[in-house]
Order: sequence, then C-alpha cells, then structure tokens
Amino acid sequence: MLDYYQALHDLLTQNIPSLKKQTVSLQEADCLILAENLTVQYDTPFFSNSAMDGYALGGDIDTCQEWKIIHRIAAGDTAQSMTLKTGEAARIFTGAPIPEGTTAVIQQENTEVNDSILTLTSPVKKGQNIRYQAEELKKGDVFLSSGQYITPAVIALLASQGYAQIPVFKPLTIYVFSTGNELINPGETLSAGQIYDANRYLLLSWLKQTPHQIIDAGTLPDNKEATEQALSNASQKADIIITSGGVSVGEEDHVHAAITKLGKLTLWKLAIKPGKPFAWGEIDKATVFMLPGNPVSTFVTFQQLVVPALKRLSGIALEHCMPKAVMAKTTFSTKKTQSRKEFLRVQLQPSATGLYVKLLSHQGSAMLSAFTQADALAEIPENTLVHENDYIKVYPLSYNFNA
Ligand SMILES: Nc1nc2c(c(=O)[nH]1)N[C@H]1C(S)=C(S)[C@@H](COP(=O)(O)OP(=O)(O)OC[C@H]3O[C@@H](n4cnc5c(N)ncnc54)[C@H](O)[C@@H]3O)O[C@H]1N2
Ligand code: MOO
Repeated sequence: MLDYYQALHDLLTQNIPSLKKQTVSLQEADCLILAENLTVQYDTPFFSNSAMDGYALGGDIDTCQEWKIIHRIAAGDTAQSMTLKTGEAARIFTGAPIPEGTTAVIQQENTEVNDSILTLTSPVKKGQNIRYQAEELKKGDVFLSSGQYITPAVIALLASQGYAQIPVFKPLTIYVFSTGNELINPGETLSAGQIYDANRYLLLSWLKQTPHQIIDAGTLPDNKEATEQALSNASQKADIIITSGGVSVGEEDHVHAAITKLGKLTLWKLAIKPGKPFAWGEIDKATVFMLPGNPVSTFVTFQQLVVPALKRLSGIALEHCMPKAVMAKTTFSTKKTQSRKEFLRVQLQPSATGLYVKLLSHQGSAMLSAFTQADALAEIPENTLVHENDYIKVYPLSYNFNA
C-alpha cells in the first residue's frame, strides 16, 4: 500500500494536460486561474502622495521651527506646478500628490496653525507619511504569475493596475458518478436494502465552488458492461471523471477493472484510514479519480487527495496545491496504534495557550454526521500512539480552492 505523502506527490507531479486559455472581463474573473504572467502597467503608487491629512513640509525640517502655508492640495488635485522650500508648507490631504521639495508630511493632530503659520507639537522624521512613487510596484515588473488563483484580493490588485480583460485558463468539464445498486436519490421512497446517495451530492456541492463545468452523471449500477460503457462515453467529453463506490475487492466492485480495461490504472490502495481503496487513473485524456464508497472515505480522500490534484489540473501553481496543515495540541489520547495513517474528524479550539484539537464522536467511515461538526482532519501517523498535549498535524477543512 502506498504512503499518503507519496501518493500526493505522485498526483501533484503528474503530467498536466495543456490547458486552453480565454480572456474574461475583470468582473467574471473571480475563482478562475490566471493563465499568463502580468506586468505592472503603472508604478504603484503612481505618484508620491500623502498618507495623512496634514501638512507637507519643505526643505530642511531639522533646523526649521515654523512654516508658512502657501498651498492647499486635495486628493485628485495635481501638484505639478508647486514646489516647497525650507520654511514653506502645503495643507495636504490623504492621497493627494506631494509637491516637489517635500521632506515629510506631518499629520494635523501634531500641529498648531496661527495666521497661516504652522508650528509642530511633535517631531517629524524625513520621509514620514509619504507614500513614494513605485515603492510597492515598479512599471514592467511581473506582479502576478500564471497559475495564480483569483481571489477577491487578486481582483482588487488587478483593478488597481487598470486591468479590465484577464487571461485565464478555460474551466474543465468534470463528470461525477456514484456507483451501487443500493443507491436512490433524495425525494424517492426507501425500500429494503436501499440507501440514499450522499456522496454524489457531497461532490456536486463542493465542486460548485470551483470554476469548472460540473456534470451530474447519475448512478452506475453494479454491472461490468454498464460501468464500462458509461465511463467510456464520459471520457469522450470529460477532462476529469470522479466516481465513488465500487473500488474495493468485492465481485460487485467494477470501477477499477473498467479503468484497467479502458485506459490505465495508475494508483490503487493507500495506507490511509479511511480511504484505503482510493484509486486514480486515466481513460484517453480524462483523469479519473475513484473514491471509496463509504461516505467518510469519499470525503477524506476528496479533501486530502482529489482537491490538491484538481487544483493542479486546473492550472494552479504547484506550490499552492499541497494541503496546508497546522500543528495543534491534542485533548485526547489514542489507545492502540494503526498500521495506516489515520485522518480523524476534529474541532479546533483556539485558546490563550494555543490551538487545541477536540476529537468528535462517531468516527466510523460510514458515519457522516461528525463531518458537519468538524472543522479539520487530524493526522494520526501510522504505528504511533498519541498522548494528551502532544502536537499533531491538522488539516483545516476547506470548501473552495482558496485554502
Ligand atoms: N474484503 C474487503 N472488503 C472491503 C475492503 C477490503 O479491503 N477488503 N475495504 C473496505 C473499505 S476500507 C472501504 S472504504 C469499502 C469501499 O468499498 P467500495 O469503494 O467498493 O464501496 P462500496 O462497496 O460500493 O460501498 C461501501 C459502502 O458505502 C456505501 N455507499 C456507496 N456509495 C454511496 C453513496 N453514493 N452514498 C452513500 N453511501 C454510499 C455503500 O452502500 C456501502 O455501505 O470497502 C470495504 N470492504
Ligand atoms: O476507507 Mo475504508 O473506509 O478504510 O473504511
């Protein structure tokens, strides 16, 4: 059985099929992925300006005792024809351009003004309260790289540089299947031996937060021919196929056999609990992720393996695809060791003495309820006993590509 981190490494370093590009308006770019390096069009700040409402002080500020106020400059004004010499000042407002010859800006709370003569009630240093031209971004430099996931912060930065049209990767098409004769849909009436499909709804709901086109491909019966036919058809249209169930070793588990026949099974069986039968492969150009049927196994393998791989396949830069973990102190201990790395549903409890991990009850791989209370997955390393107050790795749950 393959180690979790080895599997993650393999998934993230696979060949990424070349992604198509398109240009969208700034308003349509959120949650998409930048497809080109973008350069600074305008120095930021574009012109040196004041960080405070106050007074721009000219010339030598160390020896001068008082200043004559000779200009008034508001945001939106230009200061092109103005200069300040020693002993001269300008009334200035936040964001307004500073005049030539300004050595510092003093905020108005630290001043006194009588008949246009300004004195200071606090000392001021050279450069204080001046936001200098290009101190943040210099024209021509790359300020955002291809592979950047577009968050609201990125939208703001793009807007601040005047970008109205954004080159992005085209969304992918993702087919989501469930498998199993026992599955029916919510809204239908349960008969003996049946259960409601939870996994497909979980995956469809999560994937809605991505930029991709998501196809609800329904439920596959536990039948070899039907499974092969449906996966073969989907592979002609999909970039990615996600299935749940039917990947274990039973006679009714047809999914990995179908992938082996139609394409290539790259990976099967991981040393993790839950999620051991997780499999991955491809049919033609479509990448196929096969998640184990137990709903918690589906959830864990999706969060810990499929989401990082999906990010990469979507074009997000490799360094932003690894799931992010934090270290936190346990409030519980484990009684026996496991040969597989275990991912437990936990709550994170911040306190003055650090971040603590509380174990939720109902950890069985068929028990979904703890997930609704959980805000993280705690990693219990293989063959390891955990004691109270030990530091362990926890992976905060995320429901979009941003985390
Ligand atoms: N002899 C062995 N049996 C099993 C092994 C094993 O190694 N040897 N592994 C177990 C583990 S671990 C898991 S996990 C499951 C995974 O099996 P499958 O991926 O083949 O899943 P199914 O058998 O189809 O279903 C398992 C379980 O989950 C329920 N299920 C399936 N799909 C859904 C869905 N969409 N929504 C809600 N619940 C679903 C299904 O009814 C079963 O109860 O195999 C173990 N067996
Ligand atoms: O993935 Mo299986 O659930 O280890 O329960």
